[in-house]
Amino acid sequence: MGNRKVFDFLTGILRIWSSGSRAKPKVEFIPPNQRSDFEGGYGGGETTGATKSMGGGRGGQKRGRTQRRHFRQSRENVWKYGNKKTRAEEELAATDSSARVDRNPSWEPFATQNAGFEEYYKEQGIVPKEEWEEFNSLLRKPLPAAFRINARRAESTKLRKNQTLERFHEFLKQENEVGTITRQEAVSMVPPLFLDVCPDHYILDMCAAPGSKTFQLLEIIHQSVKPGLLPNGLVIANDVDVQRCNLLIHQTKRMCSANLIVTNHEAQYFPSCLSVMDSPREARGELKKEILQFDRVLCDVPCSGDGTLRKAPDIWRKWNAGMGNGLHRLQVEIAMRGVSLLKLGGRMVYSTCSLNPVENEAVVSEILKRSKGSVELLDVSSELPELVRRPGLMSWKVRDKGVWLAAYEDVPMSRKGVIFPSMFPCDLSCKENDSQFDNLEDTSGFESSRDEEHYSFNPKKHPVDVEGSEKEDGCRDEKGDFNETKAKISSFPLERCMRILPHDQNSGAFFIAVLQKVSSGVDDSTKGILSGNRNYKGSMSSNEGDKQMVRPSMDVSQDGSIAADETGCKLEDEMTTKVGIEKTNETLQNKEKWRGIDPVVLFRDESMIENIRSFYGISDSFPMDGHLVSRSSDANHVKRIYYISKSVHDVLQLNFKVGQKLRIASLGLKVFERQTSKDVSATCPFRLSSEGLSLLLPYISKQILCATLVDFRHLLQYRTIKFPDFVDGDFRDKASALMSGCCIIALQEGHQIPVDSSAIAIVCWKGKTNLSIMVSQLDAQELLDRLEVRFGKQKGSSESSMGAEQEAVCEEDIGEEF
Ligand SMILES: C[S@@+](CC[C@H](N)C(=O)[O-])C[C@H]1O[C@@H](n2cnc3c(N)ncnc32)[C@H](O)[C@@H]1O
Repeated sequence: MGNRKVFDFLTGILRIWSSGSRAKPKVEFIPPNQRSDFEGGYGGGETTGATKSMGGGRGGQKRGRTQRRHFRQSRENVWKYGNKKTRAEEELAATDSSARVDRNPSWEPFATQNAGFEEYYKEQGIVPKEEWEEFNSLLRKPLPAAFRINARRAESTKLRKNQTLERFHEFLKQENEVGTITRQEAVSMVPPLFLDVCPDHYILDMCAAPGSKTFQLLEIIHQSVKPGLLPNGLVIANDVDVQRCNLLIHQTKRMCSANLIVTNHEAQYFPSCLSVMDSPREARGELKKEILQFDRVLCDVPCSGDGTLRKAPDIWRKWNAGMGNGLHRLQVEIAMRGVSLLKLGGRMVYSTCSLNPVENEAVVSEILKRSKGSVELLDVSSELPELVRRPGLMSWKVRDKGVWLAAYEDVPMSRKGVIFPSMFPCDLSCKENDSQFDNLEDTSGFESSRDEEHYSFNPKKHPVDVEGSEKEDGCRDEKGDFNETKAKISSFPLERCMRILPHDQNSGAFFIAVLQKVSSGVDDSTKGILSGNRNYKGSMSSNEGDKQMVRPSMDVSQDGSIAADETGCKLEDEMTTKVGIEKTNETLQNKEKWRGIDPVVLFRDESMIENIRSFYGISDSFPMDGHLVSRSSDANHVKRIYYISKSVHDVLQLNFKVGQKLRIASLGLKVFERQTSKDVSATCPFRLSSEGLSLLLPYISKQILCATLVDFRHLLQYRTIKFPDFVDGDFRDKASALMSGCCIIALQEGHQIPVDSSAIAIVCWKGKTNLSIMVSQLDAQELLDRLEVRFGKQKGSSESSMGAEQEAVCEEDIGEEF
């Protein structure tokens, strides 16, 4: 495949080739360790630049950099210290002057060989033999940079029209900062596209950090609703890692969405929220049931990440077959939990950035087996036809301690604690209950593939049990000895899975399977678990678990509703009878449960809400009641107020009813912050937050002014301007007549108020004699740069609305947009 500058096999993906001989665009290739966009394994996912809304946010940049630094530091710098020497080599070099220790901190080549990797994937038949060289050599080439354009933002149309690559790099960086474009590996954008998302959907992103796919999902649910309105759906983005959750929160802030909840759970134990109300007002004798289930579930699980070798070349050195084996069990558990949280008819995408069938087809096979027909693996070959993909494997083997295993029967007793039946293809001989994960040793650590001590493998012991296998080879053990055992062929239609290979479209590798829940009664990997019970060892098979599930424990929430404390969706769907109520002291429970997490409290201070509404002239058509939350139970000390969509509100209410099972790290969109100014003349104690501006703008009629481009630029440059110093006389008068306190200055053609949500606007402070911006210096500079990129220096034709003085003062400021 030749080099191309722009690659858009998916609508909305702009891709810039950084490798290639001709017409190299001005986009520098950033070594992977210096980027924050590594995805894969435990450190997976892309990140993008700092999170800021147009007007910037105080301290936002600082926080972002710290988080990104932390993220980077957790990864080894293989570029800087490529071919890293062992301690012994270092010592030798230090004593032997003839030995050269290259301390050059600049780029060095690094190891891109791993015999085990090559042997493994050749044996698995991951690519046809004749393609191996092409596949293998491309894995050693840097990955082209890719960006996704956010169709929701007005700037995105201009992006496509932009004919010049001049200052392109700067331009991309800035647009990335504000969320117009997102740097993300092209193949990583594919799983959300197969989710077939609508704005009304409730979506669960089970392993979401650092949030590139969450961002994409938010884009999709927001893009088809009118500006200023919110979609009916929501995204719950979950990740187990607190620090990565923070990164996720930071990344998704750029989307400025009120339809997002970020939770912090082990995905395999993601809590059920089921409330059963026995209210006389309801139909007599019937229970009103509310349950949190999802139309769409994205299960982008932790994986070995060998599909990201091109951007994370340190994997070459670390890779061994044990990595995939060690993650299989967790992947199945997470996926099964995802299935159980899926609505009937709902879609789930299971994806990894790994090539390994043990992490991919084997997991999908186990989902199908355990769900006993209630989940279907969809044939999506007609969806996204531009995407080149390979069918899933029907047959594979497991490698453990340097030995190839074709069937579970080959596994010696001593290894049955780490190698499970579910890792092998499931043919018609598979028994239902042969994948027992409970009471097994923890295998999550990566292990060496060299240790053969557990095996005295007899290849003749297990005859070929499948006819018609396409594989010509049998298995070879570590010593290269040939054994004739052939892998089974799966009885599930795993060819419907998709494997994206790097050499098909010069990308990274990805695996995707699209599943649909076609009937209820799905078995749940976490059955028997009380929600949030982290001590439970997930059982994949116990029928005992089923029986236990029929008797969920119930607790009573403060408002008297009943919370069923269970997780099985089978039970949830089938439960029609009343269950005994045990009273519990829920407040005490919750204090214990979510220690360290601020409570989520509905902000219902009516006089304060009225004060805010009247100070900013917020239209009654903007609903506030039930949409404002804080993270402080002390109403007098609320520092920040967040806006939540109705969908988020509904989930929150349900969460209250069930005893706050959801560990909510963040939710909604910050709209108001308690102002810290000592200016006592300010009558409203809450200022507007930059993040929430785009939502509120169309509804605000007071404390808002439109400035000319020149005055707007001056404000950003000088930060504080005395009223007489404004160029536009009309603006000068109106600004000095504002009430003291927070105000908004916007740029909009025609200067009409209210302005629309796409207008550029910043939060300012009106003092006695001047106007100051409430935007950090860095953010102000970035906004100035953006204005320059956006409006350029060319003379426009529609500058009339900006006022005559502007022309005289600053001719180059005339922008095409006005
Ligand atoms: C491949 S990354 C996800 C990338 C993400 N979907 C994106 O597009 O940015 C896998 C994530 O799973 C998280 N993770 C690992 N174990 C988990 C578990 N048991 N429950 C939830 N998340 C988990 C990791 O912290 C990591 O952020």
